[in-house]
Amino acid sequence: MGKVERKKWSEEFSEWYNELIETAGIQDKRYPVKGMNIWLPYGLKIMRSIERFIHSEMERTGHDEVLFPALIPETEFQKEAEHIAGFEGEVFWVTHAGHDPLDIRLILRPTSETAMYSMFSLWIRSHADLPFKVYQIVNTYRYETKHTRPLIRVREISRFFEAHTAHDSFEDAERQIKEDLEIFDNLARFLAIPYIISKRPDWDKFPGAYYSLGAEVMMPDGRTLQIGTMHNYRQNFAKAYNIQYETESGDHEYAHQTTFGMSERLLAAVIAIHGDDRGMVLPPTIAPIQVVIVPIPKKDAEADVFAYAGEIAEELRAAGIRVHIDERDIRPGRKFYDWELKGVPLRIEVGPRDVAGRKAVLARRDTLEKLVVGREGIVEEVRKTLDAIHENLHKRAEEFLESHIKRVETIEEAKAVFEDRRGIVEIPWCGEESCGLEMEEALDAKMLGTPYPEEKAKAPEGKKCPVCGREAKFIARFARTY
Ligand SMILES: Nc1ncnc2c1ncn2[C@@H]1O[C@H](COS(=O)(=O)NC(=O)[C@@H](N)CS)[C@@H](O)[C@H]1O
Ligand SMILES: [Zn+2]
Repeated sequence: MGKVERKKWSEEFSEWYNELIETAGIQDKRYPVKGMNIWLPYGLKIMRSIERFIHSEMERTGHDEVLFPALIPETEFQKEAEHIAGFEGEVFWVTHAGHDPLDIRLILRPTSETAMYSMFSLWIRSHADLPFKVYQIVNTYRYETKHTRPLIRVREISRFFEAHTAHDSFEDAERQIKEDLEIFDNLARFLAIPYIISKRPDWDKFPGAYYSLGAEVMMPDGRTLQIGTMHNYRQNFAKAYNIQYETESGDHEYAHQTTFGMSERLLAAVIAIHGDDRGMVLPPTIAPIQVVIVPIPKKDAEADVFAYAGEIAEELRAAGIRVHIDERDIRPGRKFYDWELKGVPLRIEVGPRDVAGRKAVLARRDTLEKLVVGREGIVEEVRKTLDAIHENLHKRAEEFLESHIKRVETIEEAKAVFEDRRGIVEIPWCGEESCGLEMEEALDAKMLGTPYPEEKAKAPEGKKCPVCGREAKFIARFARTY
């Protein structure tokens, strides 16, 4: 059994995804506020594994965890012009408490720049306080008016990761952005998720940023999902919030700042990219159950498959593997269905013949292949197979992403790509905003930006901008997005 059927996953992805969020026990969407869902135990366990990895990367790179209030006074929110312009249509307001109207209206944080930066102004006094690196994983609120979708576009972003840093120079802020990219790369590998990094065009950067980088993944329907962003703010916010420090030579400078943001979209990407028609397929790194053992008793056979299953479970647990034995009194086929839906990466089936022969059957969730292994070396076999599953998930996703990136030279070719399978189009561009916007219009797609780092963004010699005919300086990426 090789290729797994991925018809529904690929042809009716949206329906497949919405169903799976409920049936696999990730979230309950019936909460009576639009765009706000309830984390169910199984889904939350998976999200917690992702968060634990982020916390460990923050620890490794010297970020301190903080926790800010969720409410921000309008006076604080109003300080950075571009940021306000970008967010005022997206914030939820709190105007009353009890029977009393509030003298200063409050907003629910859409992200925490305007909550944090007046405090940064108090905390950061000297160059010795830099680089200053804090983060938090909190809920943030955005009045999304486009179609909301669980984990992907929600109004309460309940697992919003935001790192905020301050530096004594543009160069050190750039070093921070490089570190963010490294952290992101480690996380993407942990999730077996391939991605591309693009530098956003000026008209689509984060409100108040000098530039923004976006990390995009390819979803099964050929649209991209932005699952992370890194922003260099230069001194824009420091000037608005008076974040100054005393330099070694005694004068005062505004700090340079960066931010790095991700959310529960990371889990949406894992569910979408690795899934198949039977449901989720979880990378072993974040699977709450890595191995499910299904004992298959036969009425007349006296072999005690339950005791045998228990022994194997004990040995695997002792080796640090997350194991569950499904002892429910239902047909094995029903058990297989449930655990395949929940994406358990590896199943072990043990029947009387396996007990007698001191064997076990391993069933891989990613390829549905089965292999018989000896009882003695089972821990090593399981470990090896879990690693092979992780590798295979990453490789399969990589091939999918690669096959959805197409380099073209004309608008017509680009349109044909989108007609065929959507995906990402790379096309020469002169760098003028008007030409970029015209291509977005013509392709009915968003410009993700130019490849990052810069050296990958240059157009090959002699290429022309398909809009104005001038020499193309860059390669620009376009895609239908979430
Ligand atoms: N409505 C939403 N639902 C789920 N995730 C979202 C939503 N809006 C943004 N995100 C995720 O949150 C990440 C950070 O958001 S952001 O606006 O791009 N950047 C910031 O807010 C910066 N202050 C960095 S923390 C995005 O990359 C995206 O993956
Ligand atoms: Zn042009």
